[in-house]
Amino acid sequence: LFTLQHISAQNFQIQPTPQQYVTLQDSLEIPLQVSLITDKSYENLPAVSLVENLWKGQIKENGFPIYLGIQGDKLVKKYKKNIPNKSEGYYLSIEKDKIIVAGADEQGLFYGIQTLAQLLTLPKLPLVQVTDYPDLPYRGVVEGFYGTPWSQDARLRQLEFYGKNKLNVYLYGPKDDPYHSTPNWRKPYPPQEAAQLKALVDKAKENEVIFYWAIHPGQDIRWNTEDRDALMKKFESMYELGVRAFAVFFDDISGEGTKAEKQAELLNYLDDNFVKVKGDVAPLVMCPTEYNKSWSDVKGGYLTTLGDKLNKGIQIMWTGDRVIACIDKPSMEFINPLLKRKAYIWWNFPVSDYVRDHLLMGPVYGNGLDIKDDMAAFVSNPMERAEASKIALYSIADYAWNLESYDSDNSWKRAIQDLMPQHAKYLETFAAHNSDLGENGHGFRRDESVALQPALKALQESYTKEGKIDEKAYLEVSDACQQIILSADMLMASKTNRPLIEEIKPWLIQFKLVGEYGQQVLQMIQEQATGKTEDFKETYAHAQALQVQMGEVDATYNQNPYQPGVKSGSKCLMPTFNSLFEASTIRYNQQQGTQLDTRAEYQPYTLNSDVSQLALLPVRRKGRTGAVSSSNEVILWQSNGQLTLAMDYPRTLGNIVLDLGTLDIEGKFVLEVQTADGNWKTLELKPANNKTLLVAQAGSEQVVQFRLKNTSGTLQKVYFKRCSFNEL
Ligand SMILES: CCCCCN1[C@H](CO)[C@@H](O)[C@@H](O)[C@@H]1CC(=O)NC
Repeated sequence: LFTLQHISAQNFQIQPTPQQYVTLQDSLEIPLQVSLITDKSYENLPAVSLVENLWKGQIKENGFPIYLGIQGDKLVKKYKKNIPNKSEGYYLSIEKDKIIVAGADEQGLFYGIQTLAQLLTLPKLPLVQVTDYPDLPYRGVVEGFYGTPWSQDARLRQLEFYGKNKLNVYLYGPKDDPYHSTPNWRKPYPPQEAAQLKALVDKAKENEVIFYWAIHPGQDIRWNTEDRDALMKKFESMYELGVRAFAVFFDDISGEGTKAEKQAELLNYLDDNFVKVKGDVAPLVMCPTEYNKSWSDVKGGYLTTLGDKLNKGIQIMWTGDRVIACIDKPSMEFINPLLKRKAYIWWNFPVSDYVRDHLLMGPVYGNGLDIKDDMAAFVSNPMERAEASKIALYSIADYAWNLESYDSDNSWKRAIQDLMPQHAKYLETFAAHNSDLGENGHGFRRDESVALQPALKALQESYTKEGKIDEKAYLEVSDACQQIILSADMLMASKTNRPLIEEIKPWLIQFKLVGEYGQQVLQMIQEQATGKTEDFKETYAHAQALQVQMGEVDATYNQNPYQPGVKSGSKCLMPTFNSLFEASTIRYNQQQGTQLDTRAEYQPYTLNSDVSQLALLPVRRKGRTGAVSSSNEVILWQSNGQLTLAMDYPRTLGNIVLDLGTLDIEGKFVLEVQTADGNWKTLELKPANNKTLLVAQAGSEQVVQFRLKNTSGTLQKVYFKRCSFNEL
């Protein structure tokens, strides 16, 4: 019999490997019929229901015996010394003639069976004894992001996933749920939402997950008994729905609600008059307003006030040194003394509500492996795409169960295998190139295209510097492009895990185009380097056609108001392909004396102006909105001077918004559009508010270009604060 101590949430390091194991004679055929030997009082335990689900309908009197017990039962008394005395710990023994699962507590028993369930995916059961337990007492997810809250189905699937991966906490706190936050936090949920929440509470219980309902009152809370009682009343209504764990979030607020003394007073009141009175409610969790080091002013006393005044049993959340940051020993050594308790980590990954055009599908790495005794909890704030978040959540479960044994890359591969067993290779290809966030305000970045980086770099350097092709790198990148196209196609057509495919479909479409674009660019450098000038022109045109398509995908899907669009391969693949596109076109132009446009980024809008200070302003397209970069100078706009915005083909525009920083512009400038039939018509410039903003409706006809002209007869000194428009 092999014995294993403290394995991981999903990976039992059995040497030899589990697969090799089952060829050895000392393994056990998976029993087709089992009989459950357990204390009568356990029949409704999630652990028992789990065994019944594993052997659907095959639980018989004289089946293979499975003993289920909890420390203290006489049934497992003789295994007393094997059961770890750590909460949620378990002892699992698979023997020739019986299986024993003994939990330190109810959750441990459940987890022992989850490990058994994992072993049941092997062809045979290894004869093994496992003694296991988690490093951290609370491990899980806070649904705390901005954006579309998860759907009911997505949440039900999440809770099942948490049970399988030994995550034991789910904090319900979607910022955009109006009953969680201002203004309706005081109101009870309407019947339909209430019923859905009750179903979630039940599902959580089945999976030994503590369902925390969080409230976010800080933006408009008044520090008086009326609001305090309103909060108590809301908690009471959630308690009636079955909620037995509560949180109060004071993050991302301003004003009165940010006062530490008041927050502490309210929390202590809830603790003393609700949590302690009920007796069956988990410890309160609170999220402070200063929830990360970069936002905290230690001398200001906010954190120390909470640390000093908050009842000791109340947990205090923390996101680390910055809003988005990995957690390490120094971070914990900073915060724990101030809070006078172990911080309850809220890790802002894989949340992407500040980089909504990117998917974060890469490995979970960067958190300390030496901080298991410094954290009260580790919960992840995920993406609004629930299924796509599971790659990261799987590894967070792995990490939080056993920090020291955590191996980021191995875990990432197993997470992908777990999500799509039939298409793991393809999903791994996709995930490897869709992992970085792109430039963002928090400065948080991730690795991307790690395995392909050396070849991309070698190819780019050899060609851009000497115009030579590094053959080895060329072949590697060429193969990678094939793999990208194959992976995208196979995943889009997948019959398994459709919820995941539906979520990431826009990115799969984009990913395939990236692969095809890469192929054309490779051909361009090959043709240019070997002087195949005839073919180059068509390959160049094909690459441009793919740029247009990528631009259209980016302007069509995921059009949220923050970071609209669909970015794929944005850290390594696209920059390399664009650089090779430009370099080969420049070389081609030099060789052939041609003037092919070398810009790789597809631009449907072109600015022309005879006002010198405007002529070179860049035009940006973000989703379906086009905008000329604003200028901070005073613009000397000569009489009859004009600014023109031309479309690559006729497009239907919505509003054209202008702001020249001065009032009564409408009397001095004229805005006209030229429609597809060639006619010009003047648009009415309407002041949008009592300031200098002007809006014009472009009308339903397709527009080829629009132009703003100084018709005042004299030079105008204006500011160029805004010139934007949107496509319908
Ligand atoms: C103004 C900065 C807001 C930072 C907000 N972070 C997340 C990242 O975008 C967002 O999901 C929001 O819920 C969360 C707030 C937070 O980190 N609380 C501990």
